[in-house]
Amino acid sequence: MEITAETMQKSKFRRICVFCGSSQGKKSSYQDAAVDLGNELVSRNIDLVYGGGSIGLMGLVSQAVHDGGRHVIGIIPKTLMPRELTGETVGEVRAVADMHQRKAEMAKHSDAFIALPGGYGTLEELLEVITWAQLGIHDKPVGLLNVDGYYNSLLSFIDKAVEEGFISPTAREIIVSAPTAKELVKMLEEYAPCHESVATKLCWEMERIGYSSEE
Ligand SMILES: CC(C)=CCNc1ncnc2c1ncn2[C@@H]1O[C@H](COP(=O)(O)O)[C@@H](O)[C@H]1O
Repeated sequence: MEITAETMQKSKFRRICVFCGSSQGKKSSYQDAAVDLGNELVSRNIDLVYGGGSIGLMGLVSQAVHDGGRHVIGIIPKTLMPRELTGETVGEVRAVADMHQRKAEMAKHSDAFIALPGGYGTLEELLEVITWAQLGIHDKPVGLLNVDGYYNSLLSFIDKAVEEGFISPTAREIIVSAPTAKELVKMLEEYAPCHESVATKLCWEMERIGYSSEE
């Protein structure tokens, strides 16, 4: 889709952090979804925060946002910076000491989070920001782009955890999921947290380890 002044929409988000695979996945629908999400951010005037580099879906989403003229911030640990490891980062590169600091920085600079299909790294990043929302460390929306039902089994598992009494029904509502970028970003724009925060005082505890929300 060509993005013109007429098709440009307003958003309450300035920057969204995207977690996604450092691989491209086997189906072209995963790659198409990464590019669609990038274009959706551009059409809503939203900048991107991601893990840096050009490999896998990470490369596709960042290239789409960069090509669309929006700002891209890649937050990458110094060890992964050599180009032969993760490729060139488009836009702004911020070097951090380690993976913990990367996650804290990605969260700090974003107004919402979206996970595309991915592997262990993506799941870990996704589950961490959900846990932080549950604890009241942030109240930023978290979206799951469930491309071709990729995350159906994760969502079923989470429903099982609710059924078995390990996740409260209101905390289940933290995860917003949709099959397309357009639907997902719209739902995130409309999201209002309804879960009880476990302890807001944990905020400053997190500040101690480097996470604080950027106002
Ligand atoms: C040394 C080496 C093989 C580097 C290439 N691999 C990577 N480069 C950059 N970020 C990564 C890499 N692997 C995992 N990540 C982090 O974990 C997420 C993707 O992991 P995964 O592919 O879903 O599991 C990304 O959002 C990123 O933050």
